[in-house]
Amino acid sequence: MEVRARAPGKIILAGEHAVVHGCTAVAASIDLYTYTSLRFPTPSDNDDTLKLQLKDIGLEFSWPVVRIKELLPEMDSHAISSPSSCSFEAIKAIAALVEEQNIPEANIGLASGVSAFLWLYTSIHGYKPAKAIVTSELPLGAGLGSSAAFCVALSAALLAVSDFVKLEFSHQGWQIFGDSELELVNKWAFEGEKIIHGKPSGIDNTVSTYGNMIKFKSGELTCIKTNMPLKMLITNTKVGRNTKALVASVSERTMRHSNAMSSVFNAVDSISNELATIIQSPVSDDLAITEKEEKLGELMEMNQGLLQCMGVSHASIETVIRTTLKYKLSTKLTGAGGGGCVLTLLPTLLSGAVVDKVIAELESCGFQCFIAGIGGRGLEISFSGSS
Ligand SMILES: Nc1ncnc2c1ncn2[C@@H]1O[C@H](COP(=O)(O)OP(=O)(O)OP(=O)(O)O)[C@@H](O)[C@H]1O
Ligand SMILES: C[C@@](O)(CCO)CC(=O)[O-]
Ligand SMILES: [Mg+2]
Repeated sequence: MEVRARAPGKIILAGEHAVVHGCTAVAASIDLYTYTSLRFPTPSDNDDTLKLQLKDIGLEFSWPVVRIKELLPEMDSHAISSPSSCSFEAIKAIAALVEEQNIPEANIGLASGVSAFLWLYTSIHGYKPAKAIVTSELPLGAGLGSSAAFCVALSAALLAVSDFVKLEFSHQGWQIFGDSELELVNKWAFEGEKIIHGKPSGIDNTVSTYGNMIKFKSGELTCIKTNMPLKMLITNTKVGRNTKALVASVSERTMRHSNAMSSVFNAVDSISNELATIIQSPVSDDLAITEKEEKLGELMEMNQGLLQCMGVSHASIETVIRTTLKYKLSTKLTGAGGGGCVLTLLPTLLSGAVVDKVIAELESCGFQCFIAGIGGRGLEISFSGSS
């Protein structure tokens, strides 16, 4: 039997970083997914290993189950329903298991993802042999929530074969979890994100689990309903960065300048709330849409200015901003910043010829542009083979 889960990436329209400090942010899922499949050997396969294959990267890791048992303490199976954080001892044991795999230096950023895999696998599924295969349509470590999509898809596939979830194994095609199961997936994925991000707000795993467009503050989500046709150009600057380090750098700046930074965070909170209100209010005609788009563009520019104050912009991001400004288009970074992906609002009445010109100019700088569907489905599960 094989179980597959897919979880979407996301864009943050407003509020990244400030959301880690208790402020409001607005995010939407995008139609680019991370897929995890789990296959279990039969006794005749005589295979007592846990394998993780990262297909697009061309890497495979493998641990004898006895080696994992030797280093990691056995989990209490009741703990599945109440996700727990990885203890200091478990972190150390997992670090040793990851180190034994000799991850190539060029891919060393994957170590945190592999650690999250080991924690989620052993916590939810125990010490049984299996092969997990992961593929992703998302650029890794580029601000589109690849770490959260990975944790959500993995937690979901593991929970789908646990006793805590009742699903129809014979059902063909993608199916969705019920509310309580989604909540459990989201909580486990958050624990995985902690291993990768250090101090995540939970917005990325929440929007990946539930999909749609959400407003998020202090762990609470509100679904945003909109009939506004929102189109964003996503530009990947291809400058590598790491969310954990960027989140930590904002926290350090907050400790050095607590009053100034709290004003910055409050301003972001107001921007996110205003942006959510604009997106949610009904649109009647083209003029109304254009007026709203102008306000949204202005709020994105203001948010970008405040992200620069937090120290998470980058020369490559500034180049995208300058380039799109020539066409009177508004741009802000999305996700943790420091490089990665940038959003440019494409107004409804903007001609296709102008969009093509902007893309050509950005791509001539070595960036990669694409337009993704916004606010679609969240996590989904499918089964194949006999049980
Ligand atoms: N498909 C995947 N397979 C294995 N590890 C992954 C995968 N996707 C993400 N990761 C892990 O997550 C890390 C990237 O996470 P990071 O939070 O820095 O970026 P992001 O999630 O893409 O961006 P943001 O957090 O700003 O939205 C990778 O270095 C890797 O450790
Ligand atoms: C930078 C950040 O705000 C968003 C990353 O997509 C981190 C988080 O909320 O966990
Ligand atoms: Mg991330």
